[in-house]
Amino acid sequence: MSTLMASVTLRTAFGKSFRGCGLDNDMFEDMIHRATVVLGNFTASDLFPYVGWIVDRLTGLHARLERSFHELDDFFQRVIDEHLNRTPQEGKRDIVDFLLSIEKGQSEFGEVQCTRDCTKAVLMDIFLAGVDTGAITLTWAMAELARNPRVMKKVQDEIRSCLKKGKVAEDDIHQLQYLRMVVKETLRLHPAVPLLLPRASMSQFKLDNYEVYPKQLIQVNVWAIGRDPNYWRNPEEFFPERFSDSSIDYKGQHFEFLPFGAGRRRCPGMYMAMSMVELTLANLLNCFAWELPNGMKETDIDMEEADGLTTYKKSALKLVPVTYKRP
Ligand code: HEM
Repeated sequence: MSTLMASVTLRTAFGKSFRGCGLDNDMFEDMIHRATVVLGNFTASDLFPYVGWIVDRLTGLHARLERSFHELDDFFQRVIDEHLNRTPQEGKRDIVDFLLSIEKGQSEFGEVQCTRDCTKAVLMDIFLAGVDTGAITLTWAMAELARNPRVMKKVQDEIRSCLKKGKVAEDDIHQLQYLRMVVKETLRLHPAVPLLLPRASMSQFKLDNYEVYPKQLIQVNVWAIGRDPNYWRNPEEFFPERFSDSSIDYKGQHFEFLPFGAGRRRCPGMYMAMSMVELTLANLLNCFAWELPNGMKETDIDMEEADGLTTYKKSALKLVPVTYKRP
C-alpha cells in the first residue's frame, strides 16, 4: 500500500517515481516510517525548553531525529538536483518546478524570502503527509473488512453489481455509496493522524474546569472524538451504515468527525487522498476475494496501533487474495 501511495504522490507532486531514486520499496517505506515515528514522539525539549534537550540526547531521540532529517534531506536534494538539471516541458511543470521558480524570482512573495530550505520543508510536508496516511487508511479498511464479512460482502456486491466489467475507474466512484460509507467509517475509527497539527490559543478561556492561557499548545485528539459515546452509538463497532441518511462529512464542518482536520490548517490533500483511497480500495475489492490465512479466524486479527505521528497498524495485515471470476 505504501509503495502505491508513494508512487502516486511522488509522480503527482515531484514528477518522479521513487523507483529511479536509488531506494528500493523496503528502504523507502522504512525511511518514511522512521520519520513519522520520530516526529510523533513528544520531545522533552518541547516540555522543558531549557533542560529538556539533555534528556533528548540521553534517550537517543536527538540522534534519531538527526538521522531521519539527513535521510530525507538527501532525498529532497536529489529530487531538486534532477529538476535543476532538466528543462521542464511546457504544461508539465510539477510542484518542485513551481517552488524552484519562486526561489528564483523572489519578488512574487514580496518581503518573504523563499529559500532552498523553504522548498525542502514544503516538499517534506507533502511527502510525509501524503504517502503514509493513504496507506494507513487502506490497511485499516482492509483489516476492518476482513473482520466484518457482512460488510465485506455488501461492499463487494455493490461494486460488482455497479460495474459490469473491467476495473473500477474514477468516474464509477460516485455510484458506490456504500464504499464511501466504508471509507468514512474507517476514518472515524482509525484517523491516520490521531492528533491534529498543534494549535496555539489566541486568548484566555475556560474549557470545562481547565484554564487555557494565550499561546498555550493545544492538541486536538480526533481519534478519541471519533470514539466518543456522546456522539456515536456503539462507537467501537465498525458499522458503515451509521453514515447513511446522515449529513456528517469529513470536510471539517462536523466537529465529531475530523479525520482531515478543520480550519486553515485542514489537510490540503483531502480530495486527492479520498480519490486515491476509494479508487484503490474499490479495485482491491472488485478484483479479489480476500481470505484469512490458514486456520486464522476474524477475531484473531490484531487491531493494535503503533505509536507515532500516524496510526500505523502495529502488526502486518496478512490476507490471501483469490482472483475473482465473474459468473
Ligand atoms: C487518508 C489520507 C489523509 C489523511 C487522513 C490526512 C489527514 C491530515 C490531517 C488530519 C492533517 C492536519 C490537519 C489539521 O491539523 O487541521 C493533515 C495535514 C496535511 N496534509 Fe493530509 N491527510 C491525508 C492525505 C494527504 C495527501 C494525499 C496529501 C498531499 C499529497 C496531504 C497533505 C497534507 C499537508 C501538506 C498537510 C499539512 C498542512 C499544513 O501544514 O497546514 N495529506 N492531513
